[in-house]
Amino acid sequence: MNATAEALFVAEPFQAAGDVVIDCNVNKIFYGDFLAVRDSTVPIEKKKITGFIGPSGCGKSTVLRSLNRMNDLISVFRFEGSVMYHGQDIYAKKVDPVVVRRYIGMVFQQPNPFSMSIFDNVAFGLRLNRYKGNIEERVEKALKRAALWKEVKDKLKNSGLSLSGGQQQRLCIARAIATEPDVLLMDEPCSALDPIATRQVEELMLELKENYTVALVTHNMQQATRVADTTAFFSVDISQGGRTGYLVEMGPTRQIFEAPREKLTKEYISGEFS
Ligand SMILES: Nc1ncnc2c1ncn2[C@@H]1O[C@H](COP(=O)(O)OP(=O)(O)OP(=O)(O)O)[C@@H](O)[C@H]1O
Repeated sequence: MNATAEALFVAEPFQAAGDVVIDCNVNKIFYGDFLAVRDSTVPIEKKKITGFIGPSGCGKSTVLRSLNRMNDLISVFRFEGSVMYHGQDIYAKKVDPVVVRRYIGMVFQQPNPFSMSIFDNVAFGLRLNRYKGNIEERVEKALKRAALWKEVKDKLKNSGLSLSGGQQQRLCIARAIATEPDVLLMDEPCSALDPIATRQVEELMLELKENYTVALVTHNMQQATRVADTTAFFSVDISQGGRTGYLVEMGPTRQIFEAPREKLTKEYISGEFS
């Protein structure tokens, strides 16, 4: 793609085969005057894992964090477009972002358990939401779903910080799912983990998609091929003097990796640029 063609480039819309839970249409995303992402339509399908891949700075995290208004916490952030969650625009004026995040939870790059017991970490969101049911049952269920119960059931009062990195990340996943969200956004959840812990979290993701819809940012292309049903490839457009991210193409993971439509995708997955 030459510079002019790249400047005009807008990815062909991906026609999702199944139900779309989040239909994200980015027109422009700014941080102050900086145009970080443009023209990207990213449908997130129900009970599937959608992977976001692409070189550093192409806006993967920015788009992911736009899906539950996490970026609202950044004062210079501005979103132009729409994010329809089950047909409702989460950026509509009357929508409370705290409620959005109750349905669309997030797991971050660095495991970030709170400085409190394992039990209290998982119960945190339930208490915040004034959950009236049986907290013990919900904590146990979340820890079981996060494949951590067997390892921690006898030490629930120990600090969450006493766990290994991989266990801490599974604890954070348990914390995120305890309030039973509908969608889980995962921003490079394995980047701080060793290969064994990474494998465990990947297996967990595959189990989680039976109950949840997952959107995953990953730097690791093998990880995308292992877990993502659908892959969205983003790149950086430097044609207008800035570094603006945009969606190049999106499709079933196999097609993206084995028969990409765009030359840029082919070059990226074959390691010609990073
Ligand atoms: N809080 C912020 N304020 C200003 N600019 C930001 C902010 N967060 C991100 N950016 C910029 O927006 C662009 C996209 O960043 P983002 O982190 O979304 O990319 P990414 O593809 O996830 O990158 P990486 O793979 O390196 O994590 C980058 O140029 C980055 O510097």
